[in-house]
Amino acid sequence: MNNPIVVIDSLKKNYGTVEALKNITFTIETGEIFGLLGPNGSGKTTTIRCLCTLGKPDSGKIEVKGVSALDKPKTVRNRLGYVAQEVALDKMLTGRELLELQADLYHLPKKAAKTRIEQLLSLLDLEEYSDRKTGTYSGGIRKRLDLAAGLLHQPDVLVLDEPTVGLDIESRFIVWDFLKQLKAAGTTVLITSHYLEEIDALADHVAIIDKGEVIAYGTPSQLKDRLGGDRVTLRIEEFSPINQAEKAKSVLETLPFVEEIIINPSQGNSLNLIVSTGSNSLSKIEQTLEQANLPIFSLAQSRPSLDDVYLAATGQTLMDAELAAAGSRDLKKEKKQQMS
Ligand SMILES: Nc1ncnc2c1ncn2[C@@H]1O[C@H](COP(=O)(O)OP(=O)(O)OP(=O)(O)O)[C@@H](O)[C@H]1O
Repeated sequence: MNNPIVVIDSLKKNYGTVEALKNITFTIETGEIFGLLGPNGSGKTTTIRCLCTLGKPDSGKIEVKGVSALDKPKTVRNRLGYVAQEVALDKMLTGRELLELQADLYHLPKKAAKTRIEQLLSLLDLEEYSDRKTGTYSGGIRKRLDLAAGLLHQPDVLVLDEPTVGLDIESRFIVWDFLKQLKAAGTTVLITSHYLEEIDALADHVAIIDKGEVIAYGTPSQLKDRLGGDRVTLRIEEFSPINQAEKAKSVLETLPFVEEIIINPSQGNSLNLIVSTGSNSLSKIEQTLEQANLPIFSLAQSRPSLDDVYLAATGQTLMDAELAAAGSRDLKKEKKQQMS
């Protein structure tokens, strides 16, 4: 690290008997987009609420530009812009009125606030909506207004909690583009997400957290390269009986290029294989299964993804971790709906 703007060291926090943060340590470089990735309930919101001085850790260190967030919360708060997951907007106010109110809360001088508001409305392409009541806004427009509000006082670090959750694809891309522009203009951005592709597309560095601990840290490429090998996903049937999956596993394990096989019960007992890079693995897998009289429903090879990083670190995919955390909520369906 050359020039860290945020230093978080050994953060711990309990809510009663729940250990929300067991040990969170990471640093954010000035001017980068930093991604905090983890399933629901892993501690992302608690971490950034502590950073933004909205919650106190039980122990640990938080510094922004060398200033302790615990000793000087006001100074730190001025350097941060926080955009929460759900912002309760006053539906009767127009977007412009809401920004004016927010500017007052930040004690911005009237003239400077007016210029800044116009600048942000233009930057976020919000001019045509600025005099409409926020109650009429779509999710994407509302999120752009939240971003404008978080940037009014020109913070050094913009902190965004799940900025694209629930947005359609087009609105997500607008937010992504805007964050890239912000970075180009020198603002540091901390973004939490449970969308792997979002972190992969945006983040310079990523910390993956799970159950209140950082389990992996690096650039997305470093994390993926560190894993090595290619990934093969195989389904014998759409939903294979476990004995069939076990049989496939035992015949495929004999192939010299196969490094590891995991059966994934939550994906219809699909087989996740790690194979040596460059091996002509798919045709050899097909041959081997044919000789063992096993059918193939689907077979695909890919480079490691951040999901593979998560799987390697925790033994389950991010989606499975979310399903476990959410109990009966149908997250797969929700995610599909959000992506469509
Ligand atoms: N106010 C609270 N009281 C009790 N437990 C809490 C409170 N806030 C969070 N928790 C618990 O602390 C853990 C971490 O929650 P946190 O909200 O930080 O996770 P998260 O990764 O941000 O998840 P999400 O994306 O769902 O917000 C979870 O087990 C959660 O249930």
